[in-house]
Amino acid sequence: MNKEEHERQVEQARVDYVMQQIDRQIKETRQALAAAHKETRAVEQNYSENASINRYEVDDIAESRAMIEQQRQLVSRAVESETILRRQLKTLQNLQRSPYFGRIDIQDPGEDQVESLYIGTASLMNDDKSQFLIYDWRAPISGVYYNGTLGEVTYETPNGPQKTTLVKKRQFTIRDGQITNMFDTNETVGDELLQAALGEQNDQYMHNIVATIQQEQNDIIRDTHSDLLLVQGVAGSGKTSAILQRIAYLLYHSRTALNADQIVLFSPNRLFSHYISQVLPSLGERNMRQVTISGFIRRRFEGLRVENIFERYERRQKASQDDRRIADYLESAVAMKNVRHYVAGLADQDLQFANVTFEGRVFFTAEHIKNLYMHQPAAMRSANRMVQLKNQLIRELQRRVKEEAKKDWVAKELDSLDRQQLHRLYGKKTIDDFHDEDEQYAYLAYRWTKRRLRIVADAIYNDYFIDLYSQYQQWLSQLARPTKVTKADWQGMVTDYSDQLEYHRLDMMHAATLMYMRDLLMGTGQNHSFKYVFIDEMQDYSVAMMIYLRHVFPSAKFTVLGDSEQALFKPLEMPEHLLQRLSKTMDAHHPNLISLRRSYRSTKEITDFAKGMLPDGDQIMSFTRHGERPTLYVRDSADQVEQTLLASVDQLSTKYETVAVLTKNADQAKQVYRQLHRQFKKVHQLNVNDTSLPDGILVLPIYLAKGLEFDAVIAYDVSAANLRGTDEVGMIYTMATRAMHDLVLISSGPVSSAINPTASQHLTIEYQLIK
Ligand SMILES: Nc1ncnc2c1ncn2[C@@H]1O[C@H](COP(=O)(O)OP(=O)(O)OP(=O)(O)O)[C@@H](O)[C@H]1O
Repeated sequence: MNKEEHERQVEQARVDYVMQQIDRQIKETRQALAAAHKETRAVEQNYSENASINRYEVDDIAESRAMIEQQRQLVSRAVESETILRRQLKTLQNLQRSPYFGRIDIQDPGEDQVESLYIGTASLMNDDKSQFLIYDWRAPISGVYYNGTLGEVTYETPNGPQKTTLVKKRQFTIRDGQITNMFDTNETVGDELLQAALGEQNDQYMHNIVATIQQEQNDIIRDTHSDLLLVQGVAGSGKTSAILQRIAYLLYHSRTALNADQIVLFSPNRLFSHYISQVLPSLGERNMRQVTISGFIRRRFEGLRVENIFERYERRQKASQDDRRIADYLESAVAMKNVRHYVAGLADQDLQFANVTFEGRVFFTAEHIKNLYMHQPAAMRSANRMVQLKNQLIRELQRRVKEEAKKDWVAKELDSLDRQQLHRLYGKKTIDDFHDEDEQYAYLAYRWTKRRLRIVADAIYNDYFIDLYSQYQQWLSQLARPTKVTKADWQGMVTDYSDQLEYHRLDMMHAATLMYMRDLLMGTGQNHSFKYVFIDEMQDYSVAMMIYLRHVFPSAKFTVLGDSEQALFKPLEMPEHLLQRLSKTMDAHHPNLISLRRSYRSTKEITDFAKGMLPDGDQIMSFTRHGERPTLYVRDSADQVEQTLLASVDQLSTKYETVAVLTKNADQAKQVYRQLHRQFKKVHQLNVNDTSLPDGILVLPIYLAKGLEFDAVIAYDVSAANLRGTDEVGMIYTMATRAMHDLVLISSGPVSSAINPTASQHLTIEYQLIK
């Protein structure tokens, strides 16, 4: 037996031993979980019985309250220990699939022994808890695995940097308890494993990458210092992967101070949320909160239909130069600054108060509210005056409830209540509790009126006494229009804004400034509980929106990811410049920029084509994984285009699980879908509201494919005529880089100039019709 084989046997024997340990611990944890579950059920039962007795019979006895509280704590402790066990079980099951992927041999200074440490997705100890069988990939020492080359290395620990000597680094692939691949390396993480990981077919969920994290990705993951971490990475460079591992890392290192609910990720679309949803659970962590920017805005404008970024994008494709300039201006840092100044300098008489109504009649007049406001000390900030005003209005409302209760409308409504409604209105009281009918009536009338007027209280809480939309219109009207925009076009925008409001609609370009104005005026809208905010695909966010998000999450550290080459909406910007600008607008004290230049997703052939389109494409390094050259079919009739589409889909779908046809917009996706679904069975057209990714043949507009990847992609209609008016390079680049293994481009007529001679060199171009 040669040395290599011997080593392998020794390693396999260790895997066998660790697998046995895992199996045993799984069994024990299962038993403990079953017992804990029983315990939870028992204490819950006890609690609910006692609590219900208490409510009806011994309501006021403090002693029993204390007992209930004690039992409530028992319940929550039982639930908690069950949750911990459940998590433990999940972690062990994850380890069972693949216990570890790395080994480092280190020799600490002054020691003559070399120590072997094994690294996996979670820590595992032996039975008597005397030894780590597996180290968590996030443990300080594991940093050596990702960062170090053989020799003396330094790694970060909570007590400062530590030195050690890295003697050996070994990588494994372990499937179902068997080592399928194993080798020693001096590289950070060898290409061989990465090759294997990247060569696999796509499925509907993203995988964790802990076994093959690259050095610069590791820097993103382990950065705990920056308050603004800007990651600029080319398509497929692992930005999304890196931040998900980063979240897992942060959760591991601040178990007590941070939980998943204090982290929010702004994701590009709902399909993406689904796509990444398994990464954290596969690392034994809970998912962070996720929201799309459209969802976030929607929640802040109840009753209004705010255009989403996709509609905005489609509208922008058709907009005139001037309209684009206006939108850019309203979404700029200058506009946000202007809002700040406007609110700070707003004179009392310019505040737009609104009537608060109840059932169509005016309950508080705007005039009255304004008067109350004017009587607040003028030296106070407007937001504080608003809080005082609200309190005053609520107090007035309480007085008015008593007055209103005596009115006829209340008597009438009480008369028409049925028995059940009346019964509920009595609350804890019964008829016997009243001395006479008058007292009883007064009680019921008061309660009924209070209930009915809750709507007024809500209006006060929700700031409806300020006519925000008129206020905003006033702001728009006093704003100096941008140079180059004609007066008529500017005026047109203001009119359009108010016309849209009539229909309860709002253009996206007003969203950030409007939300900002409301928050500054009313002193509301900020959320201090979030510690980390992640923004993916930041190139799709306006500067105004970034400033607004900073305002909303004042206590959070921001990690912002983007690739300006994939900007569907905006021109390119250099990363360093972007960092400078962002640091300033987002008020960052410790900004950091990490650039990722290596692209992992696509084959070398696809990446080479995609980077050929970019002026600074030579900065992108393709990962050496080979596949077919991408093909461009140029066709001159609609018939030929359709036939080519059908033939390509047919050919690719026999080879791959997922084939995506990516189009410029939703209309074209619909048209392609119509052509495909007659001939193919597993065809799905995806739209904004879809939340899951089936496999098969998918048809979707490019903006919904952001952040996603597919085995094969067909970029549908890359002709000059079709893409005119869009950022053609950004569009084709984004489409092409969604493909992992195969790429087909179809052009109906002359091809977009984005596919320049350099890019064309990497294509097989076919002008003939394929039969
Ligand atoms: N270190 C790695 N090991 C294994 N796979 C990796 C690694 N880094 C990236 N990948 C894979 O490369 C692909 C692209 O990664 P990811 O989606 O995170 O990139 P991205 O930069 O967010 O891409 P885009 O901006 O184009 O959406 C994914 O399939 C991911 O699993």
